[in-house]
Amino acid sequence: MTAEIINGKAFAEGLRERVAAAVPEFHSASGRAPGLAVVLVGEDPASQVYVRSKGKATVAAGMQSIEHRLPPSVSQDELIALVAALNADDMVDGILVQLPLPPQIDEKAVIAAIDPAKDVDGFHVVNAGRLAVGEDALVPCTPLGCLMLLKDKLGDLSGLDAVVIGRSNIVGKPMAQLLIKESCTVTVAHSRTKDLSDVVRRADIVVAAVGRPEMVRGGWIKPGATVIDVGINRVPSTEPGKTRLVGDVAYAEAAEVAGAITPVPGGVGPMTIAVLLRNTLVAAHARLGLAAPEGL
Ligand SMILES: Nc1nc2c(c(=O)[nH]1)N[C@@H](CN(C=O)c1ccc(C(=O)N[C@@H](CCC(=O)O)C(=O)O)cc1)CN2
Repeated sequence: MTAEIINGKAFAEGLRERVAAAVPEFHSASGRAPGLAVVLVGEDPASQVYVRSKGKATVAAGMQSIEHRLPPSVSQDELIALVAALNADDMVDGILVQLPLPPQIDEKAVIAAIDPAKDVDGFHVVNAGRLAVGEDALVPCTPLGCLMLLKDKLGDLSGLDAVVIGRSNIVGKPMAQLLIKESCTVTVAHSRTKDLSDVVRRADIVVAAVGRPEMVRGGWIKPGATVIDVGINRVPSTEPGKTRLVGDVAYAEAAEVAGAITPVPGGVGPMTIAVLLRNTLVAAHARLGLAAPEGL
């Protein structure tokens, strides 16, 4: 079997267009554009690229982008004071603090300082709790993007066996919650899971989010399964001095067995920013007591 390639880049472009198409209605109702504030601390090269892309995508969708760049030496109190100012700013509907943060800053304390109504990353415990009990929540962008790709490919997910490899608060745990909500039978596997290959082999849906290059082998995949690869790992390329991106799944092997698979790059990655725009528009509507736009 050769798997169908799930084109996350194309799906993400469509979502971004749908968000952009819904912005004018919000503008008419509120007299302003939805606003997204992104805070970057330090000079991590990858984070700089992601923050620049977020700003560009926000503007392209007709929203207001507010960018704050803080030096790597900034204190936790200074960062939390900025978050408090953004919480109080009525023009700001979404707040995102780009991760990772420098070591002197406690990520949890910063996330806890964000108003849950503006937490477009969906990382605040209030949003994590709401998701866990099945209430309306702002949901982390990457797992929500994975779910959108799965539903687009498979339709109804109920009754399917899903394995999520990785138990991070940002991807693994919310992914499991979303799949439970879709009535999947969900196993969360991690570094201590015994016989991981056997666990994966039982799954109709495999979501790999461990951050270990090509750890999931083709022989672990059940024939016809749908494989969602969240990993973005930079490894040395065969050309000296160059690197290339690989996922957490050995793509060529897995594509021989799976029914459908996301590539890296061009699979899950582009969904993260598209869903961020979607969450910002949803948060903007909710803050004004407006119903969320349909089809997002
Ligand atoms: N506050 C947050 N910090 C971080 C998040 C997040 O969701 N919120 N996620 C990641 C980084 N990230 C967005 O911030 C992100 C990662 C990857 C991509 C993407 O489009 N990847 C491309 C490949 C890009 C490349 O060539 O390097 C792909 O997979 O096709 C977008 C956004 C950590 N921090």
